[in-house]
Amino acid sequence: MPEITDDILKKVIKVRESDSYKGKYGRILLIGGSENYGGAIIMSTEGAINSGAGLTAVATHSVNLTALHSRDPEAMYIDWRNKNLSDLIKKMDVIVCGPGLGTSDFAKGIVKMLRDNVNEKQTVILDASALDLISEDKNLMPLNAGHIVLTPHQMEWQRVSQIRIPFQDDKANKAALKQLVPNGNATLILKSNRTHVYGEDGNVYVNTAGNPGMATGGMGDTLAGIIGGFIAQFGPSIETILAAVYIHSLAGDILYKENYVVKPTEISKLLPRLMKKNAIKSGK
Ligand SMILES: NC(=O)C1=CN([C@@H]2O[C@H](COP(=O)(O)OP(=O)(O)OC[C@H]3O[C@@H](n4cnc5c(N)ncnc54)[C@H](OP(=O)(O)O)[C@@H]3O)[C@@H](O)[C@H]2O)[C@@H](O)CC1
Ligand SMILES: Nc1ncnc2c1ncn2[C@@H]1O[C@H](COP(=O)(O)OP(=O)(O)O)[C@@H](O)[C@H]1O
Ligand SMILES: [Mg+2]
Repeated sequence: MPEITDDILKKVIKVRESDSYKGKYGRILLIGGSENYGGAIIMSTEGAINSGAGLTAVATHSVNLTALHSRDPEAMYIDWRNKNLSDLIKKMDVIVCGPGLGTSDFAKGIVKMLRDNVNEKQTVILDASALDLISEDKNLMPLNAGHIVLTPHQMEWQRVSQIRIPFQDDKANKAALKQLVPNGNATLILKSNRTHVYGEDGNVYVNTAGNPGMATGGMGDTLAGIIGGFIAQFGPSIETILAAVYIHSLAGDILYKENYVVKPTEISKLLPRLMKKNAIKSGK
């Protein structure tokens, strides 16, 4: 089984061209953050911004606006009740949906709106509550997206796939993924202490980095944002996704050397320097 190791970063992270601008690094929209879970969408947003997304927008409950902007003024904001959200969805390259979204009827309506407005040029990353909602109604899967990335932890995957955690082996997981997204345009990132990535290419990749200091609320929210930020810049290939999974854990390992607990927001903080260190000049 292929392992995800250090060399993936140098394959994916490019030195930026001098004549580039923010539009070259992708537009990303993150949707989530109910009244109780604003932190989740803020952590996801920090993952996206700090991993280099060109333009970042956040659709969330209005109660989160002040906290979001005081931490991340780089992010644009739209109240998730705003009717223009469907138009904004259409303009994005990447959409992350689910961190802190909750499973209310309103949240279900948001996932439905997402499904009805995405197109084949876009990548949708589904995390947390979005997966829980889909587990209740499989018709919510945004099958018109060009690429779908699912990022469940084991219990979320149990809910979506109906495979109980002890029985989540590669064969069963692949079959369930195919059933959920029959056109094969889906990547499954099954998170655990040894995260497995099921690529559109049929391969299963195992993450070799990560540590128990990372067992902290918000760690997965941050990962979803990083995956979004990487896809926005480097495109939706399996290499991009593997690099995002790896750099999240690598940052965690660096912090864990000197910290008992690894805070998700500290991972995001470390990303710009880690990316700089691993960036290669194109053509080399
Ligand atoms: N700061 C914020 O705003 C934050 C907001 N958040 C938001 O909260 C919402 C709910 O998401 P969630 O992940 O917290 O809850 P849920 O889906 O019920 O999973 C927990 C259940 O699954 C079980 N379990 C088994 N295996 C597991 C595994 N490997 N990893 C994890 N769990 C595992 C576990 O078992 P137990 O611990 O009971 O043994 C328990 O029964 C969602 O919108 C999310 O974005 C969070 O992101 C945190 C930061
Ligand atoms: N013991 C561990 N070793 C390595 N990685 C871990 C460990 N515990 C958690 N993680 C990582 O932390 C993240 C947890 O995701 P998730 O459960 O969705 O968190 P949250 O929903 O609180 O943001 C995953 O990327 C997972 O791989
Ligand atoms: Mg999560």
